[in-house]
Parts: sequence; C-alpha cells; structure tokens
Amino acid sequence: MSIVLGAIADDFTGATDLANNLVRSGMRCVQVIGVPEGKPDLSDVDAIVVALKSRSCPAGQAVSESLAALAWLQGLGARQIFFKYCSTFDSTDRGNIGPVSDALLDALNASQTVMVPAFPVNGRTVYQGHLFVGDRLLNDSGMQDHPLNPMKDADLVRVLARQTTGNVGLLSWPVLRQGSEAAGERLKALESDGVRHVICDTLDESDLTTLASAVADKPLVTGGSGLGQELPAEYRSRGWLADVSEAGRLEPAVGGALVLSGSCSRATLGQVADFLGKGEGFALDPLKLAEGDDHLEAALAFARERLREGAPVLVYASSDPDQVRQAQATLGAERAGELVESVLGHLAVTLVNDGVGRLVVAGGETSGAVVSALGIRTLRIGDQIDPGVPWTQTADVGGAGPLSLALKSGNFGRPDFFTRAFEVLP
Ligand SMILES: Nc1ncnc2c1ncn2[C@@H]1O[C@H](COP(=O)(O)OP(=O)(O)OP(=O)(O)O)[C@@H](O)[C@H]1O
Ligand SMILES: O=C(O)[C@@H](O)C(=O)CO
Repeated sequence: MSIVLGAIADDFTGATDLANNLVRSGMRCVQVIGVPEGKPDLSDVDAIVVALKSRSCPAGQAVSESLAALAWLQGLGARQIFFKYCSTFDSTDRGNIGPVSDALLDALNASQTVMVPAFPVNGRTVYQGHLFVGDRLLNDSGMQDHPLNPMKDADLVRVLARQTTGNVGLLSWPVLRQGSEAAGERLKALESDGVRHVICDTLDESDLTTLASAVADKPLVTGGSGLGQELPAEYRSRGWLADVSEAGRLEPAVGGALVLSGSCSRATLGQVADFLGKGEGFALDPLKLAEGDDHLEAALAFARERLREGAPVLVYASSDPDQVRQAQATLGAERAGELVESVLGHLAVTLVNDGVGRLVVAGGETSGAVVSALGIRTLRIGDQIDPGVPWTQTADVGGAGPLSLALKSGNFGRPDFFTRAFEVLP
C-alpha cells in the first residue's frame, strides 16, 4: 500500500487544518507529530500530514526537519508532496517558507512550485499577489502585531523574494479565470523563464478548483489548506484515489472538557471574551509565571474545581497587543512565549491525567507545545467544527478512552467556538 498525498506542515494547527480539508473531500487522513520511525499501517490511509514545529525556528532547522519528513513520505510512496504553511503566510525575512520550499524542490529534483496560501472560506484571498484577510490587506489585519512573525507587507511576491535567491513570479487572476489550461500554460512559460516560485492569485473556491487541476501533477505544491480541499477530486479523476464513505469517523468522546489558549490573535481574543461572557476562566500572566510556581498552582486549582463541577474550563494567556508588548518588554518575546507554552503544556498533562478527555487548544505554537508535552504521536482526523478546525482523536495518552483534541489556529473559528466545539462532539 502507498499513500497518494504526503504533506509537511510547519505547525500543528496548520497540519490539522489541511487534514480537515482532505477528510472533507473524502481522503482518509492521519496526522503524525514529527517524523516517525518506521512505516505505519497504511491499510485505510490515503494521506498523511507530518506536523512539524518549524514555522518560527531557525531556517536551517526548518529545512533539515522538512527534508527528513520528505524522505519518510517518499518511503510511503506519496505521489505528491504538499508543504503547508499559514494562510497568512507567517514568516520573516529569514524564512522559513522560502528556504524550505527551495530545499524540497531540490530534493525532489523539481524546478518549480506554486504558492497558494488562500483559504477563501476563512477570508484569505490573494489578488495581484497581495494577501487579504477579509477586506483588509495582510499588514492591516492584526497580523502586523503577531508576537512571533509580524506580517508588515501584503505583497507576497516581495515577501517571498526576501527569503529565497530563486526567482519569484505571479500567476495572476486575469490568467487564472481563463481556466486550468491557461493557468498551466502560464506556469510552464514562467518555468522556462526560470521562475521557481509562483505566487497564485485566488479569489474564491472556483479559482482553487482551477488551480488544483493545473497543479495536481506537480511533485510539490505549497500553501494553505484551501488547495487541499480541491486536490482530492483531481486525484480521483486520475484514478489514484478510490471513493470512501465516512472518511472522518471517530470513537465517541469521554471525559472532562478543557480549553487551553495561548493564541493572541483577534479571533481567539473574541472567543475568549465570548466564553467569559458565559462563565469563568483563568487568565495566565507571563510576568507572574516568571516569579515562580504559585500562579501555575492557582491555575491548576481553578481548573480542578471547575472540572469537578462538570463545566468546560478555560485557562488562557491570550492578551491584547499592549499587554503582550508589556510582557515581551520585560521578559523578551522568546522567553514570554516559552513560559506560556511550557505552563500550558504542563496543565494539559496534569489535567488529562486527572480525567480530561476533550481538549481544545488555541494557537499553532501553543498546540505544538501541548501536543509535545502530552507525548502524542498520531492523530486520526474527524469531522469539522468550523472551517479549518476538525475534532481529532489519539489513543497515545492512555486513560478511559481516546483523547479528543481540537487544535485551533489562532484566527480560525466563530466567536462561540470554545463552547460549541463540545456541543458538536459525538
Ligand atoms: N500574554 C502573552 N504575552 C506574551 N506572549 C504570549 C502571551 N500569550 C501567549 N503568548 C505567546 O504568543 C504565541 C502565540 O502563538 P500561537 O502560534 O500559539 O498563536 P497564534 O499565532 O494566534 O496561532 P496560529 O499560529 O495558529 O495563527 C505563543 O508563543 C504564546 O506562548
Ligand atoms: O493556514 C492557516 O491559516 C492555519 O492552518 C495556520 O497554519 C495557522 O497557524
């Protein structure tokens, strides 16, 4: 048995976002955390997403981890490789989107890839190479204040050109709207001109369908999860993928309900506010965490008390940009982030041992920290809660049943996500 699609995601929520769209389009999908040793059972798997934590680490490390993931996926027979990064193109002038794409292209002996960050259902569109979030340009969307990778330029051709020595070009919407043949021809023309990375305009789902048809035979595609929703139909039309029913079926959920939020993105701040309008939560302050264990113990005591009452519990470090800047000014951005991530990881481990069986985590870096702390290696992907966020399950943590886990990207989900997620869980 071999898989059709092998994906490498630069963070954990991004990995589940892509896996979610693959499942919704009928691919049976497993997410693995890091590069596993050996070969998994592939009898009911069409796609595997390797979740790395390579978005904000040094570029050299992101490259070597991505190449290790590629080699493992090639060993499973993947017909196409998908490098998944954020729909808001999260990166800095040092990388990691450019360096990782270059390294994957070299390793695959390929000379061109496409960059398709758009995710129209969540408001991410690209026009003339400029990324929009809803009706705002990227640099005016809140992403300019991101704690780790502030995005201050919406022109992706320019952003990517700062990260690679390869030529960067554009497949613009006027060409795209002429259909997949015209798009394919433009890609070929750009390739013969030596253009290695092509930023692709995308206004809506129909553009994604056109793009998927134009790029399904390329060894490497890159982007957000939107393209992942359209590729399975192309695989099916090429006879690579069979029809399956219930690609996302999971076991019934058990255990207490907990939300851990380390995301400071606008959507998450709204979700925290919505939750606090209905019940209590515990606010973690990085400055207090830096003083010793008392603040952590207080969070734990709060969570245990609320779990005994049977209510969903929220513990959050999510704060507005001013508060984040204050914590970072005192502790440094890296230390503030690490402190919050390690405390949320510790809370997850302790409370799952206490009987939490349904866990929502908000934030990509935060999810990486929590999943690593819990020692999770494999997640089966289930049904969607909101666009980009599915429930998943793992048997890796023991306990009374599988742990149900939702890893929410910072800017995803409707305002009532933190309560509704538990209502839709089977
Ligand atoms: N109050 C705070 N002060 C400083 N840093 C914080 C604070 N709260 C959270 N952080 C850190 O900010 C970072 C948020 O990144 P994370 O990836 O988890 O969320 P996000 O960027 O909103 O999500 P995504 O990457 O899915 O869009 C984490 O490293 C987290 O530890
Ligand atoms: O593409 C997105 O927006 C998300 O999957 C993500 O990667 C945010 O961390």
